[in-house]
This record gives sequence, structure tokens and C-alpha cells, in this order.
Amino acid sequence: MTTLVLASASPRRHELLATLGVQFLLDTADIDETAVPGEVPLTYVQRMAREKAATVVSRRDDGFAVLAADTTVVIDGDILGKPRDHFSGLGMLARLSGRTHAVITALCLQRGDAVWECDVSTRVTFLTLSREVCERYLATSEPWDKAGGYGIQGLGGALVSSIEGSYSNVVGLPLAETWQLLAAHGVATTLGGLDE
Ligand SMILES: Cc1cn([C@H]2C[C@H](O)[C@@H](COP(=O)(O)OP(=O)(O)OP(=O)(O)O)O2)c(=O)[nH]c1=O
Repeated sequence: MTTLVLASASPRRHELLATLGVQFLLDTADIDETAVPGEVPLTYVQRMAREKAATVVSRRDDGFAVLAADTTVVIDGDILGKPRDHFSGLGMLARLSGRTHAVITALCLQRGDAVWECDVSTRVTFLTLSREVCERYLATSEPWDKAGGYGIQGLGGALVSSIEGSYSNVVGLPLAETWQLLAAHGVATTLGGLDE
């Protein structure tokens, strides 16, 4: 029997994976999240997820499968990670205001030398935001640990006029694709008690 390890410090990912009803352990991978100059967003998130999984796999023996994910916000081809400070948070919200962006999550499942990957993209459209609204949102604790400087699952949901695609993907772990990835590779065979 394979033990699943979620390589993530994100409380949202912990909660979302627990929602599937699968058993798992937690570990974290501290990797350098700097993008390579010229790296396209999809290549970047895939590389991040792969590096997180590989870091945790290297600490475990063969009886473990490791799941890792990386989520980023993409607008005009640019990667918006977590805001460094108030100024960068303000810049991110100003760029997202009144426009549609993509939220991409890459998933990586690794067991021994075998690596399986998939990625999911959701289109998110923001309301037009006044400077005052941006400032008030940045005064909350929400933006700082989240790609693009907002959390759709919190007050940030009030900034979003519509989404197209997976909601759980925006929060950091697309549930349908995660379930499919785990089931396809025999890591989890029941979904909340239901057979796959
Ligand atoms: C856009 C958006 C992102 N996020 C979060 C999901 C991710 O946790 C985070 C993006 O950073 P990530 O680097 O993907 O993840 P993380 O550093 O939080 O956790 P770990 O690498 O240990 O797994 O942004 C939200 O919670 N809500 C949102 O609406």
C-alpha cells in the first residue's frame, strides 16, 4: 500500500486534499521560487511543482507517493507570485482590476523515479477596483501568502465578478484533476468512501 505525502505548507491545499477523503501525511519543500529569465508561466509552475515533489521524495523511501502543486496568476504573459510588499500588492491589484487573468496550477505526483504531471487553468475576471478598495483590501492579512495578492475564498471573492473553470484550482488544488491523478496511478482508490 502506498502512503501519500502532500508536499505543501499551504493550509488551503491541506483542506482541499482532506475534502477528497484520502489519507495523507504532510511534509514541506522549501525551494527557490525564482523564475528563470524568459521562462513562460506554464513551464515555471510545472518546474516548481516538480521541484517540490522531488525534494520531498528524496527524503522518503519507495513506499511513499508525493503530491506537490504550484499555483500562479498570469496576466499579459507575466507571472504574478505572492506580493513582496504593499507596493507590489497594489501594483498586482491595479493590473487585475477590470480584466480577466488566468490562474494556473501544476500538479506533480512522484513515486520513486516515476513522475506524473498535469496542469489546470481557470479564467478569473475582476471588477474594476478603486484605489481605495485596493488599499483597504491590502490592509487585511489576505494578500500576502497568495499568488496575485488575493484570495478568492475570502474577502478577495468580493473582487471577482466571474470565473470560468475550476474554483478549487484558484484556491491551489484542483479537486477533480487531483482525484483523477491519484486514482490513475493507484495512490487513492476511494473518494470519500466511494470506489473510483
Ligand atoms: C489566486 C489565489 C491563490 N491562492 C494561494 C494558493 C497557493 O497556496 C498560493 C500560491 O503559492 P504556491 O507557491 O503555489 O503555494 P504555497 O507557497 O502557498 O504552498 P506550498 O508551496 O508549500 O504548497 O496562493 C489562494 O489561496 N487563493 C487565490 O484566490
